[in-house]
Amino acid sequence: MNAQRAKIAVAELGHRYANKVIALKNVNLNIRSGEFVCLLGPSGCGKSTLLYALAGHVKPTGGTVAIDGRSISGPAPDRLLMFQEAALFPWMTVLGNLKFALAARGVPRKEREPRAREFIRRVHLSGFEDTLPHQLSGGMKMRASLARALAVDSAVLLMDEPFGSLDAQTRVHMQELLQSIWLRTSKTVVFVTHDVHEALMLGTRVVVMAPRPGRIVKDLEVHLPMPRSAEDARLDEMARYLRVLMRQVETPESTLVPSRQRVEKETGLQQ
Ligand SMILES: Nc1ncnc2c1ncn2[C@@H]1O[C@H](COP(=O)(O)OP(=O)(O)OP(=O)(O)O)[C@@H](O)[C@H]1O
Repeated sequence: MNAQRAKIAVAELGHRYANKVIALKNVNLNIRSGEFVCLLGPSGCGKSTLLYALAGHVKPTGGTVAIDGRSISGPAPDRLLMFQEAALFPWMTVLGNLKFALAARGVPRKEREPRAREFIRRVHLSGFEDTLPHQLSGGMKMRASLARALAVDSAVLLMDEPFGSLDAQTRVHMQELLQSIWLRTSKTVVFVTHDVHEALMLGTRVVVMAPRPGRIVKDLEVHLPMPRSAEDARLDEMARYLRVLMRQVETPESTLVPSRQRVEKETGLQQ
């Protein structure tokens, strides 16, 4: 796909933090409108840095990010960043949190409440409109956060391991919920995860990154129908492939150094 037709076009992106860590190097990525792209990779490979550069919160030291063909220069309402923490205002009810976000986006006063209630319903939190965040479970807080993200209706959702802190069962429910809502909207999603299975259950595309320096090593289209089944043999096969790739990028030395040299290096002994 060429960059002009991409919803998100990342060209030769590089980022070097003040401590000289090269978090991103020569990253090129074009994302079509409506794609669900999972950024997968071990800790420290630059997934969050790339996501924050797309959000406009990190100003890259090289290259460009364009949305709809226009270079970005900072955060804007067309992109919404969502984190692992639900980040709800603790003194506001669920409804209050959504209405506040809608007000901040300039939604007219009389539209705020019906829209907030509609999205609370979509994430199955009806009945908890007047509840304060501390009275909700972790999964419910995340659903409220998802409702808020969807209600403000940004064209691009940028999600940084949003379900990383949830227990396994709640995580599966959240994945199903996000996917069912995504299937009904035309949102473009970029979703950061460490988890191969999560990436394959959700992504129309899985982009694998490697560390030191942070870069893209594989861009895999996932042509499996949705909703996906964890038992699908093709998904299993892709998961095996991606796990091997992940192991390789986590320990690049071990794949590059011949075994005898590796033994010598690890034991300090000459054979
Ligand atoms: N604010 C910062 N200042 C200096 N170095 C940073 C900063 N943020 C990240 N880094 C470094 O940049 C590299 C990429 O970090 P980043 O958080 O983007 O990776 P990641 O793949 O998202 O990791 P994780 O999965 O652990 O969140 C790492 O080496 C990290 O230590």
